[in-house]
Amino acid sequence: MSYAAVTQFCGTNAIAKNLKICSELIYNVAQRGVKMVFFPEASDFIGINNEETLKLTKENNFFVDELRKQAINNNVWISIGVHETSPTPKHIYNTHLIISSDGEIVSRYHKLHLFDINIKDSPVLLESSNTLRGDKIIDPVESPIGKIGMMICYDLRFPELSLTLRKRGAEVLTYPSAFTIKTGMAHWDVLLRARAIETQSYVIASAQIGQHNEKRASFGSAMIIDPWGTVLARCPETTKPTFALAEINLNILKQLRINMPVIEHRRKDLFE
Ligand SMILES: O=C(O)CNC(=O)[C@H](CS)NC(=O)CCC(=O)C(=O)O
Repeated sequence: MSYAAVTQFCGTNAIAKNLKICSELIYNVAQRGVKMVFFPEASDFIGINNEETLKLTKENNFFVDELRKQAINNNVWISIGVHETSPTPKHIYNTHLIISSDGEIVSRYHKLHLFDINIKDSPVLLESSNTLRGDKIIDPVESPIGKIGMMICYDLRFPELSLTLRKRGAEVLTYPSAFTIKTGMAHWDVLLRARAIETQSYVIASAQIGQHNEKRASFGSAMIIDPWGTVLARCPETTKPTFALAEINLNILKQLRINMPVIEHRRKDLFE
């Protein structure tokens, strides 16, 4: 039996403080025999503005190295969202890393879909103003809990991506996130459960929660969903760092995919 932990916390622009939160969560879940722990998008920091995000991305030379040590010390795999420098000096990458229990970065994904929106009663966000989008789908990664399909946050709205990962063998879809309050209230649960049901995969969605700074707040509600669409575990409604655990049972997944082979029923003759 393999257990996974999904986490939720309120990140700020204080990298060392966010690191301490992540380290304590790693220790706590490892004590419970968890094989892999999932952290939110932008776990290294949430910047106050584009300038600060660029500056912190360039300065930060310890966050990921320290997590790699924690992975070894606690014998646990880690999925985490961080910022990385990109080929263009004014833009960063919104990155999702998977770190093995040997401390190796076994996979790296750059967010494909950028969140450029202007909706009523919600802050205007223009992610493309400081972020370079990725241009590659990353093949699912072997891990102790199954084959992981890597995505980030807003990617959740593009089912082509999760379906492609499923066709390439994904068993667990991951969405490290920092959803806005307004879109989270309306869409978060529905989209996550839909992605689990239509791909017949586990979905693990870690989440930032609470007020990060004067301008930014996140919805939270980090959760683990099974391939039937049942929410197995959900972090509580608090801005304190929390985690929730669930068993990832690939036998259940395999049986469901045999009994209800939706992938084979797709009208490939009609759709591309
Ligand atoms: O800015 C950072 O450092 C971290 N990145 C984020 O928080 C990103 C881009 S602003 N947020 C989302 O994608 C929210 C998506 C969302 O809320 C939705 O799809 O409804």
